[in-house]
Amino acid sequence: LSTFQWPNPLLSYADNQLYEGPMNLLAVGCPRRENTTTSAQWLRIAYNDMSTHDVDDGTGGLDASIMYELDRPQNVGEGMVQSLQDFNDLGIITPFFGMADIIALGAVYAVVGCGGPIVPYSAGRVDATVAGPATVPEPQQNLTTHIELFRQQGFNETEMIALVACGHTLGGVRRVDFPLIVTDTSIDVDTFDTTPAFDNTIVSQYLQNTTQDILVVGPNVTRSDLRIFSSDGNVTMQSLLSSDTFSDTCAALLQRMINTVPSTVNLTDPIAEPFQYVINDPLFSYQNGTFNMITALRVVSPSASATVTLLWADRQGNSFCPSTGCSLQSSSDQPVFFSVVGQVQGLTASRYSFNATINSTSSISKFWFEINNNDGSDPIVVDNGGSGFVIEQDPSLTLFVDIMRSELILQETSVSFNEVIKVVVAVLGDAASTTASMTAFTPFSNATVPPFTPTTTSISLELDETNPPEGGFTFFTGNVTNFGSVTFLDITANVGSTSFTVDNFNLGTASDFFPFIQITS
Ligand code: HEM
Repeated sequence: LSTFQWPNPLLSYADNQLYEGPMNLLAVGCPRRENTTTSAQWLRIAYNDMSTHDVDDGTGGLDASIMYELDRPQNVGEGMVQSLQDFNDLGIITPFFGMADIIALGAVYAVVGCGGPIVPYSAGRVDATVAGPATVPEPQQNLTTHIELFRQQGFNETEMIALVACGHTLGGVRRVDFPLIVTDTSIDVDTFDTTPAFDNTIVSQYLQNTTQDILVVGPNVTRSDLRIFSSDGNVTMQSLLSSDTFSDTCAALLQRMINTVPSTVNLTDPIAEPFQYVINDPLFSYQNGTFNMITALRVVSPSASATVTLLWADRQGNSFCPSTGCSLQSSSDQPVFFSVVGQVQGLTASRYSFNATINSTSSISKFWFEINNNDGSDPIVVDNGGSGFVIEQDPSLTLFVDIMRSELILQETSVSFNEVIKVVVAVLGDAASTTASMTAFTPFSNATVPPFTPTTTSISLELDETNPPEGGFTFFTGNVTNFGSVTFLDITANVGSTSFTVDNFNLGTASDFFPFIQITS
């Protein structure tokens, strides 16, 4: 398995969405939706969004510009809007992982969820803010036009044939949207082949002349699949009769498809398997001369007898161990529920949790782990490639969301209940010369139709009366009222003329650790 160098917020978020994310629930088992499948809709939107790419000038590609292109005939279909609605409702957009990354992730889940191969996933796409060119192929266009459109997208003729087969193994053509193609009024969605699965039935039925693909056997002008599939005398289609070849070819082409992005965009290395070890970003609280640090380590395929120890070095970076200790065994371990992507790889994992008490004077400069399999073998040291997981005093212990002082508050009256997150921010500095502010990121768009774009709002931070200054820290507080919808915070503190910032603090994850307060009136 591959190793992960912390910190890398984009890569760890991508791993998390791929192996533990909520998208799994919508894709696992290839669920049906209105005579097609959710997966078919997700795969089609990924292709249509990518279709704006132009290899000649490096513009366009999978950039979520589809959100601004839905009024075009080439993008008709309820599946487009439904897919974007799915992605918006998941609430997984972050300041660094936008709709384009989610459309690409949707394609990966779509394929594997319907029994297809794992398409290695990379993140880092950039969302467009305007429409791209109208370059999605349409069924009534001739072969020459299609060859040229695929060339512009970066695919040669053989690749075009295979990519269309890989796409049209899922779903079909909707009569309401294409009444001139689907003329049989008893059919809502005319599926391309007889199986909803991601398999090569589309190929075998075409070669056996038993295909029901309406873009092969339908009205002459719109037989685009026939023109494409037969364009090389069926040589490519013959090769795809081997299900291994079909699977490998589709995985490679679909990976290229979702990685087709403007030339200015840099994607992460592909994630083909979960990282062997990933940590939960450490969270802190300060009280009575001690820091509490909460973190966790996910271990893929741990030994059943394994025990995991957290160790840390003090502020000076040496091994001076205060009487309060500098190592700790995990307080609990939980099996990780892997998504279908991890399950088909036959992998399991556990997450080992830690809540360390750290003397605030000697403090902490880095931490690492030891995994002891308790079988006589040497412990495995997980130290982030040798450097340890480094905690910089500034900003990590100068400005942080204090997770024990923050609160999840449920206010209940006889007629309503209201949930509020009280965020408490600790700043190393005296109250007289310190100010703080934060902005909150909400992934959910209130729009009823695309484009769905996230919003940010400013939330003022005031001196917290209930948490008076202590140990050099001043505490500020602000309320997040739209509970559950704010997922990330950017926080700034000014101490005298020095400015500290914490960007992309994951409030969604951290608030799981906030004390829960119920107020009934
Ligand atoms: C010349 C190229 C292509 C043409 C003309 C074409 C045309 C179409 C049309 C007209 C539909 C029906 C859409 C609807 O009724 O909602 C469709 C569906 C679909 N297409 Fe294509 N397509 C092409 C290439 C591709 C490629 C390369 C992929 C992906 C790799 C793809 C994936 C899909 C999928 C998954 C569906 C089913 C959608 C659903 O059931 O909701 N298509 N295509």
